[in-house]
Amino acid sequence: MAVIEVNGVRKAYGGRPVVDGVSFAVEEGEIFGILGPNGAGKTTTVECVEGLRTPDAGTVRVAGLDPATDRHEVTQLLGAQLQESELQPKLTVREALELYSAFYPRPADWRALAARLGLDGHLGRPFATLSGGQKQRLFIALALIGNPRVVVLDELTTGLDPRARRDTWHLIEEARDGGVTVLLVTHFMEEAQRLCDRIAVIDKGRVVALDTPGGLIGSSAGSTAISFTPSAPLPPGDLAGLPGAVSVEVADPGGRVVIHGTDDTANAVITLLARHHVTARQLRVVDAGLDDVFLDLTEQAS
Ligand SMILES: Nc1ncnc2c1ncn2[C@@H]1O[C@H](COP(=O)(O)OP(=O)(O)OP(=O)(O)O)[C@@H](O)[C@H]1O
Repeated sequence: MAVIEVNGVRKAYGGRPVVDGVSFAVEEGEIFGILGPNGAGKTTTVECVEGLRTPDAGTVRVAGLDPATDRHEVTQLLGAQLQESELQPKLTVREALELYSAFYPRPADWRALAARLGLDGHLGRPFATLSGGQKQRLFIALALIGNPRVVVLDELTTGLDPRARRDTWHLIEEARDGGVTVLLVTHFMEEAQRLCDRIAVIDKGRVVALDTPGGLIGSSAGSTAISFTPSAPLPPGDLAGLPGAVSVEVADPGGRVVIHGTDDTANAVITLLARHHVTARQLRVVDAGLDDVFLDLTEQAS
C-alpha cells in the first residue's frame, strides 16, 4: 500500500516552475530515495510532503491525509529532519530530546536513541557548541523520536564522518525493518545504492527515472565496462559492431581495449576473441555505478 502519494505536483517561485509535475508513490516500509542535481526541486518536493509548502497544483497524500490541510494529524505520524536554524542555540541535547519526546503520544526511548547515535556523551551540551556532525546526529534523533510511521530525511548524512555515516545507515535500515517508511533526499550515490529500495531521479523539476538502484544501473546505456589487452590486434570494425556497444576505445593498435555496453556486449566480446583466436589479458567486466547513471540522466542540467 502506498503511504506517500505525490501526484502531478507543481510549484513555481516568482513564475519560475521548480517542481513541474512530479508524481511518485512510496510503499509502506520502503526506503525511497530522491536524487538530483542542485536546484532540481528535491527539497521543494519533500517539503510539500511534510506540509511545509503547499503545491500550486497536484495532490500529496501521506497515509491518506493532505499535509497542507491535515497538518496536525500528519505531524503526528511523520518525522522530519530539522534545519539547523530551528533549534535554540542554548538548548542542550537532553532538553531537545525531552522536549521533542513530549510532542508525541508514543515517543521512542530518547536515551536509547541518543546512545545509538553517539550523543550520550553530549547530553548536557548546548546546541550551539555541537560540531556539525553532532548537530546532524541530533536532527536524526529528533526525526525518529516520535516513533514515526513515515520519516523524511533531507541530506541525512551530510557532514558525518564515514563511521557515523555507516552507523546512521544501520539505524535507518533498522527503522525500515521495523516498518517505518523513509523518504530520503541524498547526494551520496553510495548511500542511495546501499539504502534505497527505489529511487526517483529528479532533474529540472521532473522525474526523469524511477526504479530500483539495480534497475536504474541496468537500464543505463553503457552500464557494463569491458576492458582487456588482446594478444593480437582485433579488427576495429568488429569492435565497433559489437551489439549494445556505446563506446569503444583502443589505446593503440593491439593496446588495451575499453568498451562500454551491456551484458550482451560482454558475451559478444568473448565470441569475437574466440573467432579470431585472440586471448585477452587482464579481462575485466565491471558494472556501472549509480553515479554513472546519475551523470547520464542529468547530463543536460544547468
Ligand atoms: N522560497 C523560495 N523562493 C524562491 N526560490 C526558491 C525558494 N525555495 C527554493 N527556491 C528555488 O527553487 C529551486 C529548487 O530548489 P530546491 O531546494 O527544491 O532544490 P534541491 O533539488 O533540493 O537543491 P539542492 O540539491 O541544492 O538542495 C532552486 O532554484 C531554488 O533556488
